[in-house]
Amino acid sequence: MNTPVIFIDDEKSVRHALGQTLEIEDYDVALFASAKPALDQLTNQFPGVIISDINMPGMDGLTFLKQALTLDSELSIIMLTGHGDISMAVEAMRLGAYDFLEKPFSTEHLLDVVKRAGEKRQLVLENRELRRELEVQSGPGPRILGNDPSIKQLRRILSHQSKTHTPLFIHGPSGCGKSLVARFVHDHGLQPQQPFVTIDCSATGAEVQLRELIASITEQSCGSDTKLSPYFATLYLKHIGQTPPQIQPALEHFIESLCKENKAVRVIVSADTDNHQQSQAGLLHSLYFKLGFISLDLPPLHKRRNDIALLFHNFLRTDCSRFGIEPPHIDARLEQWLIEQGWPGNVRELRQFAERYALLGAKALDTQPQHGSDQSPAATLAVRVADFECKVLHDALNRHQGRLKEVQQELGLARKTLYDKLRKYHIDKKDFKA
Ligand SMILES: Nc1ncnc2c1ncn2[C@@H]1O[C@H](COP(=O)(O)OP(=O)(O)OP(=O)(O)O)[C@@H](O)[C@H]1O
Repeated sequence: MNTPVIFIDDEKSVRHALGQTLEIEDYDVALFASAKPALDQLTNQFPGVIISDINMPGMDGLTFLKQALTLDSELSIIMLTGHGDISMAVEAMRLGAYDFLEKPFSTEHLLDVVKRAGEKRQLVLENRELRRELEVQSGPGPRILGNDPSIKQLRRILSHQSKTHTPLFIHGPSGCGKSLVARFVHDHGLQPQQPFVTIDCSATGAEVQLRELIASITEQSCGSDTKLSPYFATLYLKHIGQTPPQIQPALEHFIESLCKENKAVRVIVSADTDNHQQSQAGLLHSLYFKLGFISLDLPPLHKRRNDIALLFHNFLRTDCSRFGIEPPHIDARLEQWLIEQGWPGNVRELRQFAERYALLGAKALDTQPQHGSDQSPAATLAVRVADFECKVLHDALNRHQGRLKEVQQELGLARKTLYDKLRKYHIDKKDFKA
């Protein structure tokens, strides 16, 4: 995403000249002739830079500065002062402006100040995000490990969602961490001490279990009216797409009532599908579209290969301390071998392998089924090429710590092509900043 810049100046010619200069440098510029409408657009999430003239009719620059900083005291605001207007500049800095520019100023100087102000603002927002994530991650209960952008994004969403009752729909193949996410949400939720109930809708006897659950918390009151009295804080229904068809209508009605009437309960469902397939199945369709579940995606492990070594090291350490043994040395060749495996059983399979490795050392390699380095048995050429392209982009972004100009040069891509590809693979350059 290009850095947004809000530029306020009542002089049309200045506005347009500076607007163009900033646009050429890839900023997303919004021009304002007065301060009030610019203030109306600002929020404490604004990710860019604000440049404002001081002397303007209506709301003057200093008043704008004060009001904007009450929204967020860490906004990056640059003030433009008249020649020799030192007292104004000093006052602006005292109030909390990021910097000031004395007219007339050179284009280089302007661009330099805007660049630094943008970087500072990004740092402020990243730190806030990290603090929020850390608060959630450092609490009791399981941790969701991984540095892949998809996992970072998941943790970011959960850090916002954990203290709500919004129903969640988790997608991802078997063993990729759906149950872990459900448990994590409960443990960091509003009532972690209350029960967490899981029902596997694909298991034998799921129909009986579901009917019993519905009956146990449904109280008949006057006439045909019913009331739900749940004894749990979280209901996790896994493999929801495989619910026996005969109970699907009752279950759908039950979930709808739980979500709508009972704000103290969180419903989490999961399915081994990617969310593009949902619309084909009736129950999934209703949950996703009618009931407004928030959708969370967990990619298979072969799509986040950079996390394999990290997960393996963590599992191995935990297992070794559980068994009371020293963790064995892991060399680069073993790490490479781990990264090249297909892991069709995803994180669960890797975890089981780590446990065997803790006990058997290198002999564990002989027990590992050979899936080859294929992404999945059914991966088409297009999928493999896309996976490879995505990995090349990740590697380059990692090397250049998210600096797009350098990535563009290394890969010989036009700017727009690079942006298109980042969008296509949902890659955010912010995830690679050092
Ligand atoms: N990101 C992660 N960090 C740490 N552990 C993980 C992570 N993802 C998965 N695991 C571990 O991998 C194992 C399998 O995960 P989990 O049971 O949550 O998968 P699932 O998607 O619910 O599988 P299924 O659909 O087969 O029930 C668990 O032991 C879980 O703790």
